[in-house]
Amino acid sequence: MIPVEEAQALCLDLVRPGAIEEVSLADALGRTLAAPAKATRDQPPFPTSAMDGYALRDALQGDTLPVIGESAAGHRWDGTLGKGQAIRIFTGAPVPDGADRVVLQENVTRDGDRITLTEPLSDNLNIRAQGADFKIGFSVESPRILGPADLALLAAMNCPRVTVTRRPKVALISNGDELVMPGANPTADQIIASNVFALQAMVRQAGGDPLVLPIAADTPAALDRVLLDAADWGADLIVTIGGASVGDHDLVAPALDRFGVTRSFHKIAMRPGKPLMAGAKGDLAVLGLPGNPVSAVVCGQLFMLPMIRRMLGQTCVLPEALTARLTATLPAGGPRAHYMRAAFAETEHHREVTPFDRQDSSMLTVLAAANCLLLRPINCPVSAPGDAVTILPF
Ligand SMILES: Nc1nc2c(c(=O)[nH]1)N[C@H]1C(S)=C(S)[C@@H](COP(=O)(O)OP(=O)(O)OC[C@H]3O[C@@H](n4cnc5c(N)ncnc54)[C@H](O)[C@@H]3O)O[C@H]1N2
Ligand code: MOO
Repeated sequence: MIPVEEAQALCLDLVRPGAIEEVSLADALGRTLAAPAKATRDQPPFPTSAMDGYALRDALQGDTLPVIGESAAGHRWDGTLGKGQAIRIFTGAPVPDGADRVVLQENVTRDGDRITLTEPLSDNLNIRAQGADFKIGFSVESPRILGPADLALLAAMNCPRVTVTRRPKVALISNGDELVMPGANPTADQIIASNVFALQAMVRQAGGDPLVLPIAADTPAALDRVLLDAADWGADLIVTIGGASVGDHDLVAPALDRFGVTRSFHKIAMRPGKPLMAGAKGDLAVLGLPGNPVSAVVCGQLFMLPMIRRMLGQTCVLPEALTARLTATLPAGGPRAHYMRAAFAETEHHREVTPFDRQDSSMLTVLAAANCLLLRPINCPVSAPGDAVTILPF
C-alpha cells in the first residue's frame, strides 16, 4: 500500500495537458484558457461621461453657460469645448476635447439653451479616462478557468474567440452483476448503480466530457468488451468503478492487464479507497475506483479530478486544503489515512468541523450531508475538541 500523496503523483504522471482548440465566447464558460488573450483596444476607448448632464470647461458655481451641442453614446460631438460653453452629454458618451468635468443635470437649472450651475461643483469630475479599465495589449493570462465575469472582460477586449484546452474525454464503466440503472426493476439481489452519477457530474463540473458506458457484467468478456468500447470512443481517461478488490468476482485488475495497461500501483493507504489502482496504455490513462459509493466518490475527488485538471492544463490540481478546529474527540489514526465525511462551518471567530458518527463507505446519506473531508493522517495521535485539523472542502 502506498501513501495517498505518492498515488496522486503517480496518477498525475499518467496524464498531460491536452490539445487546444478555439471556441466562441458563448461556449467558453468553464473552459480553461490555454493561451493569453490580448486586448485589441483601450476600454473605455475614449474619455467617457459617467453621468447624464453637461460637459464643462473651467466652470465655476453660479456660471450661466450656453449649451452649444450634444454628445450621446454612439454619437460624439466633434468639436473642442471652449471656456464658458457647455455640451449636453449622456452616460457613456464621448467627452469632447477641452471639457474637464461633467456636472449632473440635477445640479443645474436650464432655461432654453442656457444652464446655470446652481450647486457646488463636486470633486468627482464624472469622466472615465480612456483606458481606465484596461489598455490595448492588456492580457488575460493562461491557464485560467473562465467564469462569467471573464467572458464579459474578454468580450470588452474584443476577443470573440478564445483558445482553450480540449475537454478530456472520460469514460465511466460500472461493473457488477448486482447493478442496474435507476428506473429499472431490480431483482431481489440487485442494487442501483449510483456512484457513477456523482462521478459523471464531477467530470462535467471539472470541464471534462464524460461518457457513461453500459454496466459491465462480472465476466472477463464483458469487461474486455466495454474497455474496447471506451477506447474506440477516444477516451483520454477510463475510470472503472467496482471490482477493484480481491474477491473472486473482482475482475478489473486482470481485465486491465489483458487490455494492455501498465499498472502504476494497486492499493493505497487510504480509507475509504484501499483497492484503488491506476495505470496507462500509451496515452490512455486508466483509474480503477473501488465500488463502494463513498469510496468511489472520495477517490474521484482525490485522484480523478486532479488528473482531469492536469489534462486541462491547470496548475493547481490537488484539492484545496484548509485548517479547521475540531468540535469532537477523535481516536488516533491507523495504518491508512482516513478521509472522514464531515461538516464544516465558519463561525464568528474561526472555522470548525464536525465529523459524522457513521463513516461506513457505503453511506450515501452521510456523504450527501457532508461538505468536506476531514483528514486523519496515518498513525496521527488522538485529537481533542479545539485541535487544528486539515479539511478538504467540496
Ligand atoms: N477480503 C477483502 N475484502 C475487501 C477488501 C479487502 O481488502 N479484503 N477491501 C474492501 C474495500 S476497502 C472496499 S472499498 C471494497 C471495494 O471493492 P471493489 O472495488 O471490488 O467493489 P465491489 O466489490 O464491486 O463493490 C463494493 C460495494 O459497492 C457496490 N457497488 C459497486 N459498484 C457500484 C455502483 N456503480 N453504484 C453503487 N454501488 C456499487 C457493490 O454492490 C458492493 O456493495 O472491497 C472491500 N472488500
Ligand atoms: O477503503 Mo474501502 O474504500 O473502505 O470502503
